[in-house]
Amino acid sequence: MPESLRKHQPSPDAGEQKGNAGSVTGGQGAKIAFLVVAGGLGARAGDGPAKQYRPMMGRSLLEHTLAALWAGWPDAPVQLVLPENDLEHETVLHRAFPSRPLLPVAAGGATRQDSVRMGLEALAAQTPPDFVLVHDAARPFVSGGLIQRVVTALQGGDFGAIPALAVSDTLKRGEDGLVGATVPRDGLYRAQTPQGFAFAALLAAHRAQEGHALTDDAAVMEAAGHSVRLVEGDADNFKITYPQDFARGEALLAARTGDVRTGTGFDVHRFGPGDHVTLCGIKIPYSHALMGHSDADVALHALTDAILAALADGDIGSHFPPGEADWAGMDSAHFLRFAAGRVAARGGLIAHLALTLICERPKIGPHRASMAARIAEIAGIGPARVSVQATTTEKLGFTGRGEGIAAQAAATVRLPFAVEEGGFS
Ligand SMILES: Nc1ccn([C@@H]2O[C@H](COP(=O)(O)OP(=O)(O)OP(=O)(O)O)[C@@H](O)[C@H]2O)c(=O)n1
Ligand SMILES: C[C@](O)(CO)[C@H](O)COP(=O)(O)O
Repeated sequence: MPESLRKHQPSPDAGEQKGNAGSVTGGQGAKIAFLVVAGGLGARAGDGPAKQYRPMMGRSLLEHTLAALWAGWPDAPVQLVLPENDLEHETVLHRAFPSRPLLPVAAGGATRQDSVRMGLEALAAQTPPDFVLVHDAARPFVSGGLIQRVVTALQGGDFGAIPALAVSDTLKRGEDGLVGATVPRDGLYRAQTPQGFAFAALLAAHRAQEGHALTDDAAVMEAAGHSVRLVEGDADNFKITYPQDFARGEALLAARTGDVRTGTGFDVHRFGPGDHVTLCGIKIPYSHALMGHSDADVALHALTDAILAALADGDIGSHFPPGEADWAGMDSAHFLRFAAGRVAARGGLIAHLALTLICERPKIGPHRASMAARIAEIAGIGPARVSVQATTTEKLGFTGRGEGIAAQAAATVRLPFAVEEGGFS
């Protein structure tokens, strides 16, 4: 039997030899890693930042894609490839996914093929898996079921497997704006990602095919003489390529997260001795400090409670009991990030955060924009989705007497409908 047609048998200890600590097993002992290519310019998507950084419903395309991969495979290491001049974006992703196994990013190349090869070399140098699933950062709607179909084919012994959709339109070859010919569509498929391969075979194929201008990894394997299996793709797993694809993506996200919930939060902290207050994660010079077990950031506490309320998921005190030494003096960004992470873990999105600070002093107006920007950064949403307002109580009550600051917040959260919660019944 030619080597190219022989089925792949992952060696029971493959990877262990080179310290395969990061990979998860895909069953039958084989270890799996994702290689996500985000090294392109996104030229066809129009002006602005490269498409992988552009927001869809307040979250970047790249973050949507990583969240979708990790939703079904939370322990699978991801080797990410970023544009060479933008490697520092890695820190943004570590903040957005603090508990996920993101390997040190690799720099991409001039073409997708170059970027994949550079990602494979990075994986080979640190955590070579048995199977690698190469995925476009520009396909944020990848589903767990589709990934499983690819993995199942690899577990069955295939060297490579790709999701694909049979072409359903009649195909024409164009010639100078006219139909030159009608092309039979029988046996034609549209290739998607993630494309899964035996790692060593794909690495060898990419090394051998460098510079051959191949647009997907199956083509690289085919050129190297390997057979690649077709598994069922998914129409929703389309690639964001043109400007109008963002609108299609947002419509799909809206349909998938139609369970819209609101929550409110309220908090108060008293003034004590000190020379600044911390509000919305920003230090503001003042004649007093706010007293509390943590950094007493009354604003971030109210926002954290609002999000937890929208999730019906307890409150800040139930997750971070005030008596516990761990939270003494804590930066309250940690609490808000935690609440935002609970939304993401349920496949949801934070649609809006609204905050009202209630105090006579310090004056909030000069800090309003930087406060909103910091809240947005911590929560991982766009700044246009955060509102910061302030009011006094006309010198009435404890805030009017300058004894402390109160904050109230509202959060709007979009979640997927969860069957086990009984829908609206
Ligand atoms: N040099 C490149 C080119 C592409 N990609 C990645 O490959 C995926 C699919 O490519 P495509 O949709 O063509 O992205 P771009 O090359 O960025 O788009 P364009 O061709 O419109 O510039 C994207 O996630 C893209 O970031 C990459 O990592 N390195
Ligand atoms: C890999 C791919 O997404 C499969 O459809 C596609 O080949 C990428 O092609 P592009 O030329 O980079 O858009």
